[in-house]
Amino acid sequence: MRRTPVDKWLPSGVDDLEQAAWAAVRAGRSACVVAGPGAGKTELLAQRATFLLETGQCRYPSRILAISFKRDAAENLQARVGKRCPPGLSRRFTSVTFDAFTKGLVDRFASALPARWRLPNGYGDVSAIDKVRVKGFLSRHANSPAWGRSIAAMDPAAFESTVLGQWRLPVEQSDSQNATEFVANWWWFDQLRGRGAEPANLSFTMLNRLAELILRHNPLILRALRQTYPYVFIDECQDTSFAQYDFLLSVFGVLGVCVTAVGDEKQKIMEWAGAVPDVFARLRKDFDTEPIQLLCNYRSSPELVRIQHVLAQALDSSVEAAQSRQVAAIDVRDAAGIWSLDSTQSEARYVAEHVSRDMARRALRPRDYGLLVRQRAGDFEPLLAHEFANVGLRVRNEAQRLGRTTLQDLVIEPLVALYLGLLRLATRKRDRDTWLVVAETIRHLRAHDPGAESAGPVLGRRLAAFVRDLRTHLSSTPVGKETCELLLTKIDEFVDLESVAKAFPMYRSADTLSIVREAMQLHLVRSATSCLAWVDVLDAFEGTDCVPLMTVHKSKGLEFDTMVMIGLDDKTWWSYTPDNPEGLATFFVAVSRAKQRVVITHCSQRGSRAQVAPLFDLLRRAGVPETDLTVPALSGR
Ligand SMILES: Nc1ncnc2c1ncn2[C@@H]1O[C@H](COP(=O)(O)OP(=O)(O)OP(=O)(O)O)[C@@H](O)[C@H]1O
Repeated sequence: MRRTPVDKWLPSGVDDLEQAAWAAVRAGRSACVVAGPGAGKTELLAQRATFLLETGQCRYPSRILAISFKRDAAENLQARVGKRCPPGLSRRFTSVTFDAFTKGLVDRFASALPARWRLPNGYGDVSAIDKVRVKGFLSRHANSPAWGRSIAAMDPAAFESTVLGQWRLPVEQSDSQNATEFVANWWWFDQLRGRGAEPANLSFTMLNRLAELILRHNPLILRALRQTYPYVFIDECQDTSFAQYDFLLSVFGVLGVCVTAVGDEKQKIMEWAGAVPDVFARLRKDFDTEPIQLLCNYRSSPELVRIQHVLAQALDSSVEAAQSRQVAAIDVRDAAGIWSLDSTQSEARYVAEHVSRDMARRALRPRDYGLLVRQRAGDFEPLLAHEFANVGLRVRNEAQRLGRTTLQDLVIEPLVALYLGLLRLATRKRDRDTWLVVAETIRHLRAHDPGAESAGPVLGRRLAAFVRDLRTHLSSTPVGKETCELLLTKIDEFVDLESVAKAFPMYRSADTLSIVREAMQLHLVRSATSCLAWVDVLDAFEGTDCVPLMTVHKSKGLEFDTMVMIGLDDKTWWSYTPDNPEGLATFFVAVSRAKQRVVITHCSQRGSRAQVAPLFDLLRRAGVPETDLTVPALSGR
């Protein structure tokens, strides 16, 4: 493939980049890009990957490793790079979550662990460490003569992130030098050795520590990894945990690896889960990163950027105002508002009626709206779904659990994209774009199967024959639970799940693939309820005509024309306290998801507004008007 000279390279998919973004894309050394919401941080990583691959700075066969914290962020970045550069190059871009990456290392190289840390019976389902269990464990050791008092003072909630997360596993057994080492040693002993013939009981933090140890203990594996990935990206670096930071430092904190980190301190909403407090300063010191600041906002209208700035200043008084690069599509007076209602039912009804009218007036789609809640989206779902149904719209709780995953995580899975693509091809004709994507994925799968035919024309004919077969099958099969299961089994046989596991790094550990396959079946069966035609089942599966409902945490990285935050009150925001910036950061994340309009509802039936008064004060200071809809005539009763 011909290389593009560095001075001739231009970004693709966007018209231009702001000047500082150009510097970050072309940077010849590690850089830390700090920028507010909508500044194009994710886009910048996609452009930098394209630049490095197209200009040959990242030389074949080296690859770029992009680490994100959430599955959807990792998939989003992979997809953006896929759109920006040709497949031959984008295949050398690996976008994974931190957890998947470290777990993958343990799964591949567990036998290279030092004897003391081996996993003779493997490990069971990976789950977060239960605080109650930690409490019991700490109290059992609180009578230790040497460290008892320090152990008794430990916070069980921070045990996993700060005690286990900060402790590098020693290669050899050694005496504990302090309370942290003492309890960490015992915890590991209990989970690894104290379980007899049972598999070890590990969390992702513990897998991270094992992965770090494998690499530190095996210089050949470490060298191979660094040679494979001379470029490492870290998205949303403000959410990096202690263990993750230490892993990065141990593995990639050397000359020869160029790290590009992007993030926004003001969107830091994972501190409760153990995010490193001063990650930007640490990166600067440990990785010698060049600091780069972006000042544009490509997402939100000028009025919304102005409002966001008032909130941003409350988080960081020195923050510079961003410049909106988005055109306002609605009257500035409608850009933001607080709606005050008296009952949850009138709230749901008013929001539903507003969305329905606005959608018709502005020719928008259901997915242009986002209904955000602080937490427990399932509690809000029934009433919202009911009132939206009354205006002919469907609400979908994106956070709903499907087996061992959630809907939001499921729908961005490459396996789901492949199955859905095949089903779409079987239900509609001449869908060239879907054909190209499916054909490329099948080609990629067959390339990992030594026994399979991978020549283009043969593959194309086989795919076409399978799609024809699937079409005949669908036209003669009624929609139902058993037929959904049968349909997926038919596709399993064609796709060959074994080659999926080989071709996609994220499916290398067997349980990931089975989690996705199981959830896909559950969701297909659920989508088939009350549908008569397969095409409607697929629409319901994708949720194309549904208004998404999710928690603020799950909305990170997403954007909507209109963001409606349901319920700003003391009950919904019970964990908010004015002295903890995380609550304000969460609020800031929600507000900054909107491109054109922000609506915040307060319902007196749900809760008062004493504790959350500072958030209302900020909105007032930003000039966001409040409308009292408790008057019957206004709330449409
Ligand atoms: N240079 C650009 N030109 C035009 N549009 C852009 C550019 N960069 C980003 N965008 C668009 O702006 C929006 C926000 O970009 P992106 O998601 O990369 O921002 P972000 O900084 O990662 O946001 P956040 O931190 O708020 O999630 C997206 O719709 C993206 O397509």
